[in-house]
Amino acid sequence: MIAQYLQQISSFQSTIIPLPSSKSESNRVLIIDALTAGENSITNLAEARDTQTMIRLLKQNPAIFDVLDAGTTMRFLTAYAVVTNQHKVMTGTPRMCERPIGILVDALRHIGAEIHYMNKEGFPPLAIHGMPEQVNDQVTIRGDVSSQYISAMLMIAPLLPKGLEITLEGKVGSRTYIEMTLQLMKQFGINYTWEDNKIKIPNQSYQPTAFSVESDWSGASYWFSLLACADKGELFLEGLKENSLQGDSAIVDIMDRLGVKSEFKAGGVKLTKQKVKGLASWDFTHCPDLAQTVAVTCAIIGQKTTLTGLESLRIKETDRIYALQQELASFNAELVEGENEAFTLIPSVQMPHEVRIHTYDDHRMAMAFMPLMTKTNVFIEDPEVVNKSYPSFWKHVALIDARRKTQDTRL
Ligand SMILES: O=C(O)C1=C[C@@H](OP(=O)(O)O)[C@@H](O)[C@H](O)C1
Ligand SMILES: C=C(OP(=O)(O)O)C(=O)O
Repeated sequence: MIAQYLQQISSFQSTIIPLPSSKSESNRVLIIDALTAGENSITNLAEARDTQTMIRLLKQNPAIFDVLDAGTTMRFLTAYAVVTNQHKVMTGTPRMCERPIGILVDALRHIGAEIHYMNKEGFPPLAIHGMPEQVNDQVTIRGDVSSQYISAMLMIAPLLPKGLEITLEGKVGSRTYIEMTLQLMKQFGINYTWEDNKIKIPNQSYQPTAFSVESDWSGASYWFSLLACADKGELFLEGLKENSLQGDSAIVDIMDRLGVKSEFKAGGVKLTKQKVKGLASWDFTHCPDLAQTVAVTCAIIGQKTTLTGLESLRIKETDRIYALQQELASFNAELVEGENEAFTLIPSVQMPHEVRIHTYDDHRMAMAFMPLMTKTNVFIEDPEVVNKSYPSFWKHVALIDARRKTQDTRL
């Protein structure tokens, strides 16, 4: 088993981290670009495998769209194949074929798509046979499983001859991602209304636009966490903006309570250490990808806390609640399920001399546990798992190490 070895380092000098671009923004603008009847100018697309897979599939247009383990690529391309009236097989890794897609398929069938399940009802692989005609211009979609179904429907809506009115049903999770989709569509010239739980998009054309993808706030969260856990250090995260389309910029507020001060400067954000104010609880309903980062940070720095809004974590790259519980236990921390879907994070009472982290085919498991290196020696299994969203992650971790070696030599 290949593992990334991280030798303990409790403090580091000021380091610049050249963050990767957002895969969520990238995968949206790629779909919008493919649906625009004209030339867009899109720069800074993500190096993430999820985005590179989207680029390759759109360019080569094979009969089988194998998205590997990319959720957005699966959901967005499914709707794209329908609105462009193509015949496609949609498939992915074995885990992707366990991640539900029935809500999106039902919504697409309701407006006139012909889609068949090739294996298990409600899950990929799918056989898509296009959409001969639009039969409905209103659809109701439940919002508590994945916002990606809603984003997928929104992006194709302007191309539908009758337009589309989407009614969001029940609790809506990951709302910030729906907002990101709509704000991006607006930047590409689309008019819409969103009143109460109804989003209305008339038939219209995407307008050719120049767009540059922002750095990835989800990827940035691991560096906030590293600094929160370190005794001393300073980081500059490149390419982040104060007014971001990404809901994971909530990490600024969370980490303000966990000992990291953020200052927005030209070209990025400067992180410095400050006194821990305390985090009694946090609701991750609208920023689920931050849950692992925050759980691990609290476990390391001794912050007992309550985490809510974790329901969607069970159907992501792995069951992230189970994976967190297992790996937190390896350094004597706990994530205990209580009533009303609230989880109590009980921090580590004793840090072992060495910790080995399993990553469960989940990039965020590998990256979230990296800050353990501030307290002990760490082995992270299957380190290449980070390629899904952040291929240069270990190279960036080495930037911290390189500084330390320079410092050590001088001592
Ligand atoms: O639309 C997006 O870009 C995403 C939405 C979220 O998924 P859910 O809507 O399934 O929570 C998030 O977890 C995922 O990493 C990216
Ligand atoms: C859940 C994630 O991605 P996706 O759902 O797009 O596979 C993620 O990146 O954490």
